[in-house]
Amino acid sequence: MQTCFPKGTTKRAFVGSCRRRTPTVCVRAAVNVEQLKALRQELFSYINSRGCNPIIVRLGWHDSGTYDKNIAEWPARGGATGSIRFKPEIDHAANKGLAIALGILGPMKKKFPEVSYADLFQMASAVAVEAAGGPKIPMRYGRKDATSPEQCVPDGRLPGAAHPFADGSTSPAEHLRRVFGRMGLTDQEIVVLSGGHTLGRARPERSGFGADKTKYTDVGPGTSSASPSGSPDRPVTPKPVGQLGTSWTANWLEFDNSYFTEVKAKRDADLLVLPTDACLFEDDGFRPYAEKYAADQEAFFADYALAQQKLSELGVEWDEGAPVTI
Ligand code: HEM
Repeated sequence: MQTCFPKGTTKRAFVGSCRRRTPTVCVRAAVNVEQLKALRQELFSYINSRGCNPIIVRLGWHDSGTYDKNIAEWPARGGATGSIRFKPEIDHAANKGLAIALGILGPMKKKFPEVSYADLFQMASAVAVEAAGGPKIPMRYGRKDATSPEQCVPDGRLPGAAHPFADGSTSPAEHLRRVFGRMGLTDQEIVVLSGGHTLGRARPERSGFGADKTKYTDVGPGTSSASPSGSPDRPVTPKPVGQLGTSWTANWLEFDNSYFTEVKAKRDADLLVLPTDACLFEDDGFRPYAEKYAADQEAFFADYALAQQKLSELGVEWDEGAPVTI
């Protein structure tokens, strides 16, 4: 069987015509590596220039974090399928505000149509972490997309941050173990991934947490306070209007281990500590990891990179020829 397909692509089943004389099967790109590379480049410049890193990271996590290891069928099992782009999923309470992130990434999908939504969301999140000074995530690509609203996961798979927990958990630690355990993730992975809150803010109008503004989000360090962080059409000057929220860290556009040092110290009422954050230093199973990451940023980065890669592949059905690295 002879195949022909352009450089930079991997093959999949017969589609379309081939000019060669002999082939019985001609293949077309399942995973377009050139488009993936170009998209990555574009995401870097866009995310860097707009400071929308936090909401992009949250979008990737909320697409993949719906995975249920007890369900065999794809895409009913959830995970990184791109289903968050559809109603009703984007309208789930936990996803409030994330339509803004879809708006940011929509034009990228138009420009690089052969990249799946699922790949786009996970790539954008990895780039957002790296562009904020975090580790390079060892990403792989070729995720299949959920294709219709009927394939959305039911509401309620993502974690709550405080009592009362929808699953009846009596403590934040129990709730985190139930939710992340359903994804097949461990105590260590729960703790290290919570470090994603080194970026971003909570706003009352979205999650019900946080304040209208704090000294860090109102007149924050560097250009942080001017960042649209999810409101791409807002001019950088004058200062954004509306709720600016409460951040977990002083520089909430920089990816470092300050989430752990701040949650541990609880030094400032202007920084957020949700019950699910606080429990990382209170629970016997979580504490050793939280202490380690507070003390050692390198260890945090190394473990975070692996955990985000795993998160980005939860529930994934790979296209033929995938996964690929770029
Ligand atoms: C451990 C369980 C988790 C809970 C209970 C939780 C809860 C929350 C809440 C309540 C917000 C505020 C949303 C808003 O008001 O806009 C938030 C924001 C955020 N979360 Fe989480 N989260 C969890 C895990 C994670 C994970 C695993 C990641 C990434 C690896 C992550 C990344 C983010 C980011 C980056 C933001 C800021 C979004 C922005 O500024 O627009 N979270 N989270």
